[in-house]
Amino acid sequence: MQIVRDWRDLPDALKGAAVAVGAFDGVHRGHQAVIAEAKAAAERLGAPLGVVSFDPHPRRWFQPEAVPFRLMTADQMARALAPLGVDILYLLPFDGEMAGMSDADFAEQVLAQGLGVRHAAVGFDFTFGKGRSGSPEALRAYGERLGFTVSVAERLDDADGLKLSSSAVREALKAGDMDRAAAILGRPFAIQGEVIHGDKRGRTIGVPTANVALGDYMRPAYGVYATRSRLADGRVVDGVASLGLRPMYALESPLLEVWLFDFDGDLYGQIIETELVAWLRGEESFDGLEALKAQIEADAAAARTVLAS
Ligand SMILES: Cc1cc2nc3c(=O)[nH]c(=O)nc-3n(C[C@H](O)[C@H](O)[C@H](O)COP(=O)(O)O)c2cc1C
Ligand SMILES: Nc1ncnc2c1ncn2[C@@H]1O[C@H](COP(=O)(O)OP(=O)(O)O)[C@@H](O)[C@H]1O
Repeated sequence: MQIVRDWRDLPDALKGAAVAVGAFDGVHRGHQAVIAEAKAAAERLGAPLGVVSFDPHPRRWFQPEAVPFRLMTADQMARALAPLGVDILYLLPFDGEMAGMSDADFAEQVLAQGLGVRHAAVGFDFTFGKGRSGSPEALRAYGERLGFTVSVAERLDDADGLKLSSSAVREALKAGDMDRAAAILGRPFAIQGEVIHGDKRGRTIGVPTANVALGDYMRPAYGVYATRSRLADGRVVDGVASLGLRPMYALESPLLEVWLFDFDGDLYGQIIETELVAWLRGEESFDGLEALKAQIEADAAAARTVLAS
């Protein structure tokens, strides 16, 4: 899969795709249905399959001070899209120029002239263009004029009639309901980032932890999780992690601290990806480091049980 970060002056090989258009934060099962519509069109037309998304996320541009909300990094998005058969991921810069475009300008300048799309698939509630003026119907009308077809994916609900959405994933994560988050996403929620240095206290109690800053990720329920980490060399290692502000040794911004089972090695500077498989308990204060260590041993045993099932 190729990642393309501009829509201007593209070579012919990167134009003419059937694309799905959206923010697609999480690439959840609702998003996957939109991409499946684009894939059907790509096969019909003999065109490459593309996804048109934005980096940074449009909401970050409009609300620079908003609390962190992302469900994935661009790298995770690319890895979620590859198995869906996506050939080209257009991660268009969302800047003042993009934000200022009318719906008609976006359809004409970006989709038609820039990317030369032959088909665009969107979700039933897709909006685009300055002031969110564009609807799927408007896109269909622009497409007729500009020479691309449009398909609109229907709303997908869960068994209780709730819309599958990025917001529903965020609510589940806030509540520590990792099973529900994973059911909507179609995969466990995972945090990817570089292992940074901490206070070096962990190793003194026999619990070294690989620390990853949460950055722009939304904050899931704070507390202790059963985890599964993918290391830079591809190894997958079970573990137990603390996520949050650590009341006993207070942090200024939340960390994910993963103790990898049966592992010994230097991870500093590595990019690791850690699935939060199950939330085990909330953050607590204990009466000293020995009491904390005893609780961490109990957490590790609980995590091993969860991960074995
Ligand atoms: C499984 C696990 C559970 C933890 N639970 C708590 C907790 O309840 N309260 C707390 O303040 N810190 C908790 N911690 C964080 C430890 O305080 C922290 O990892 C330790 O002090 C090492 O810090 P360092 O990596 O900066 O050296 C937990 C850590 C792990 C791995
Ligand atoms: N089983 C393990 N799980 C996590 N990290 C480990 C493990 N074994 C060794 N390490 C290394 O130890 C470091 C964490 O040690 P620690 O004393 O907690 O220091 P820090 O405060 O910098 O996190 C990790 O970043 C990693 O390089």
